[in-house]
Amino acid sequence: MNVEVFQLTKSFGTDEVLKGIDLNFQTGQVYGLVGQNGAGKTTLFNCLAGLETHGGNVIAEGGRLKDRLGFLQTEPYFPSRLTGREYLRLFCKARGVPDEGLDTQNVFDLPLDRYAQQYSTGMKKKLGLLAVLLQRNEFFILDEPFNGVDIHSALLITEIIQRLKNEKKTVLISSHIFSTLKDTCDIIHVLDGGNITEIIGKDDFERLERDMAAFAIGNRLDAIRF
Ligand SMILES: Nc1ncnc2c1ncn2[C@@H]1O[C@H](COP(=O)(O)OP(=O)(O)OP(=O)(O)O)[C@@H](O)[C@H]1O
Repeated sequence: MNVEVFQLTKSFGTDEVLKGIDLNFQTGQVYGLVGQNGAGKTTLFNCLAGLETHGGNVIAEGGRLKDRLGFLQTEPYFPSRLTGREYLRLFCKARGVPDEGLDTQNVFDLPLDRYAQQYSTGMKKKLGLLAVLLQRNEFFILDEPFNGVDIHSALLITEIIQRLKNEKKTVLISSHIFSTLKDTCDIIHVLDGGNITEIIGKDDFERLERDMAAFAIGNRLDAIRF
């Protein structure tokens, strides 16, 4: 699904977090979003998902984005006394897709009959991801999908993103671990100062990583004796 974002703005009081974001997402591409803590990545995702009011427009090909969007939030919310299995069923029901064969599709080996709220951080992330996958969405926003998950799961998630791409889904990911973006993305957007300041293709990922390291480290550590 192609999605176009025009002049998206968002402020919290006098704090202008997003200052006029233009983005163009194409079917079958995987996009990364990087930016420092507080740059506005989650705010942008919330706006795209229709969870926040905002200025500007989000135009999805063939209908509303939120009807075909799988949004994995940084910290997915789980109601109390809902098991993993019930959570997955709820998500399937919301999209009218069959909820049979959940045990077979439980690729992360989650304890589906335990309360989701009692899952560990990584398990919650995996349950949230599985829920949006089962819905067979067209567009996926994955906010830090690798955060807190073990090495095996991270490898599995990398492969899941590749399969989504093969199935012509569109994926937008944020991550603070550059290697995960290098492994999964076709294009990386840099969010800085409320604007998209760079749009980088695969050939320039190494250059972007070097630039970020130079900026992040610079001579900052000269002040410390190791
Ligand atoms: N509900 C809110 N009310 C007021 N300010 C908010 C709210 N949500 C976010 N902000 C502010 O908006 C800015 C962007 O926050 P956001 O969570 O989008 O950043 P981020 O890039 O996702 O950061 P991180 O990498 O740390 O997750 C921050 O200054 C944050 O304090």
